[in-house]
Amino acid sequence: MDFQGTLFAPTADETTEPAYERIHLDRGAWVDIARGWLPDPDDVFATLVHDVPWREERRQMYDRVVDVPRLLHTYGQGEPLPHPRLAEARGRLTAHYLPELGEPFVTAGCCYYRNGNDSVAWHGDKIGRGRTDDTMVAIVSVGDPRRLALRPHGGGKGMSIEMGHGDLVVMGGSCQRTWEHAIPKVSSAGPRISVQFRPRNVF
Ligand SMILES: O=C(O)CCC(=O)C(=O)O
Ligand SMILES: [Fe+2]
Repeated sequence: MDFQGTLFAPTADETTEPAYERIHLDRGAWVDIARGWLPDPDDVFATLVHDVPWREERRQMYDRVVDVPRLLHTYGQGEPLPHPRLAEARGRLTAHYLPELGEPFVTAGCCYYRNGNDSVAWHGDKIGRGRTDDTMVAIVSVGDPRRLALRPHGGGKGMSIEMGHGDLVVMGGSCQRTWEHAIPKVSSAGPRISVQFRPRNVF
């Protein structure tokens, strides 16, 4: 079996998992950060820019529909992902978190922030089970760094995490219902794409 083990052993960069650093927020929420987590981020970024069928997001707000300044596309459960590193990433996340999460990551939501003016306002991912249950949302970021801001729902001291090229940030525990997150506008930034992996029925 030694022979087979050697034959099918993953290459060095795939065996060495980068460190995951957990930060406990209050109210049962936490975030994990793993810097430089995604291999080949340049290639992933270039492929996503060209191959994802991006569309503008429109959101119903009260009596009017407003544009949310960023481009979107979601790959649903079972749909092929646009880059093999993303399929691999979903598998790595499921393998790493399965003991704690108890289910796989299945969907991949993609967001394209074209410049510093693209953003997403304060929200929790609370459509679906995130409203009531502990869950996880794993974000892989490629392109220019942007700040993921976090604050307790209803007010209190917040924090923020700079998400760089190839970094992973996972929001877990009660984070979607007890905290809010946002990607604030900045005076200047180049393009950035985030891919959010979520379990079934979390949006
Ligand atoms: O772009 C990001 O990193 C976060 C996006 C996000 O929070 C969302 O789409 O729900
Ligand atoms: Fe979100």
